[in-house]
Amino acid sequence: MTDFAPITAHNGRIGPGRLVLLVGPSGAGKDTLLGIAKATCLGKRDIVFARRVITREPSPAEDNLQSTPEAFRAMIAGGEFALHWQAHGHSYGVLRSIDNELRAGHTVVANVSRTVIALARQTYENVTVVLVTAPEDILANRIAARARRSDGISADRIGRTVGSSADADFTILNVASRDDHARELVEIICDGDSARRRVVQ
Ligand SMILES: Nc1ncnc2c1ncn2[C@@H]1O[C@H](COP(=O)(O)OP(=O)(O)OP(=O)(O)O)[C@@H](O)[C@H]1O
Ligand SMILES: O=P(O)(O)OC[C@H]1O[C@H](OP(=O)(O)O)[C@H](O)[C@@H]1O
Repeated sequence: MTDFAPITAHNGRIGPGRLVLLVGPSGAGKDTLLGIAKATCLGKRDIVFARRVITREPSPAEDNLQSTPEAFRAMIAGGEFALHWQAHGHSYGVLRSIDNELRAGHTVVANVSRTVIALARQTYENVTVVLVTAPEDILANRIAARARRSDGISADRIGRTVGSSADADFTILNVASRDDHARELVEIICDGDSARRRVVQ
């Protein structure tokens, strides 16, 4: 990561790099597709996959940094997050260092909450939102099969509705092969604006 840019945005939104935000309900497969896409993009120095700080333990499908609630609050107070949110009884944040990557013209890919889309669009010049989703029965089966200790009551996760699918530039209905859908995600990450607003399924 580079470290030459100021910490806060001054005149206007932060860019020119593209911020690709993966959003969608719990169990839809965001981390799964991100993991495959990250491996595919390995070696592309202009594409950065942001690690999240979360107040829960990491899981095999993701590469987050674990924090305590106290340390997380201190990081918010210190302005260390570009975006942060609460969900499922946990706190989540994407580090401010992504701003430098975007200023350097790189593409940054991050898994975030649907609740931060509006703020991200206000803060960043070039935002692409990718909704990863699946029907509720599939979400329920996947969350049950994943059996992640920190998931808590899975019905609460499935019942959580936030935002609208209209906020998304792309929708991946992740019901077929994960490799095929990850390829679609890589296309979106790499091709930028060439294919706007479509449903991939
Ligand atoms: N295309 C797919 N086909 C079958 N299973 C899948 C597919 N994509 C993901 N899964 C499985 O679904 C489960 C949930 O996926 P994952 O943890 O990536 O979801 P998520 O959207 O990141 O969820 P959360 O927001 O709760 O972290 C995992 O066990 C994963 O292996
Ligand atoms: O429902 P909304 O707010 O869109 O998403 C909230 C959060 O829920 C999931 O958390 P976890 O990784 O399963 O703990 C997502 O990764 C996201 O960060």
